[in-house]
Amino acid sequence: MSMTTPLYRRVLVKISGEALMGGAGFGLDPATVDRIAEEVAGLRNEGVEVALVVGGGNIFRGVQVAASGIDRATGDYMGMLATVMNALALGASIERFGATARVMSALEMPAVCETFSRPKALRHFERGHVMIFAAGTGNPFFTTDTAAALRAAEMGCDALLKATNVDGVYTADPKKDPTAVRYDRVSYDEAIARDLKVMDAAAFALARENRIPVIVFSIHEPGSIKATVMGNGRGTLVGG
Ligand SMILES: Nc1ncnc2c1ncn2[C@@H]1O[C@H](COP(=O)(O)OP(=O)(O)OP(=O)(O)O)[C@@H](O)[C@H]1O
Ligand SMILES: O=c1ccn([C@@H]2O[C@H](COP(=O)(O)O)[C@@H](O)[C@H]2O)c(=O)[nH]1
Repeated sequence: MSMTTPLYRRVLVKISGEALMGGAGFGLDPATVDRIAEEVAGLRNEGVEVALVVGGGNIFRGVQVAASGIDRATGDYMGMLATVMNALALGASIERFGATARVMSALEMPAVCETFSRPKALRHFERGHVMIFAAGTGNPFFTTDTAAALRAAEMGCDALLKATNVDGVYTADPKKDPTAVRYDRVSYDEAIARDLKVMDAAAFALARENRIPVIVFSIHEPGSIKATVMGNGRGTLVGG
């Protein structure tokens, strides 16, 4: 255990699906999955309770599937299934790094993993397992960001950490607008009013309603998850 005390005791980390493909254009890059899993397993040694929600953008996104002629809801179910694959990969890797992990899916698939149940998830937490919540909210037309805010509220998490492809929240999408300026801190109200699309408005609204601080930071910077939990991170804080 390190000498500094973690800023947060129970966190929900939203892991970008897209980031899991590393340098490839699709799917999972084992080295990237292992790097993230090792960091998450390390948080358990700091006494931090960790839950993960993982996206599916490295495999399927409903809107993209819909563009190829499949109806949107079916595309969204495909996206949710993609998140289950990512969750299984992360869970297996976390266990290789010495922590125990339990995958719970919002869609029933008992041969594959447990179905989400809040009381059971809380019990797993108490026993020290890393929780991985798969299949988003279980409903089409939602995102894993909203699932992350929902599970963070249900599990009584102190913070929602969005580990993503950018190093914070900007005045506009920095990948599209080179003049975008990065915030160190921004209020929920401003993030929603300015439609800052780093997370969807439903996710920001749930976080605001439950007073859960959201920290947006780069998953590509090694050690960034731990640094954020310890309060030394370089992300943007979205709060009240
Ligand atoms: N105002 C903004 N500030 C920062 N990033 C923004 C903003 N608006 C849009 N973005 C984009 O949001 C992206 C992060 O959200 P996105 O939902 O696409 O990814 P994710 O949730 O990390 O991944 P996945 O959907 O694969 O799980 C960034 O890569 C960035 O390009
Ligand atoms: O509650 C949910 C969560 C996700 N989806 C679908 O899955 C994909 C992948 O999730 P990302 O948040 O984009 O990483 C998403 O595009 C949706 O199609 C969902 O339907 N419901």
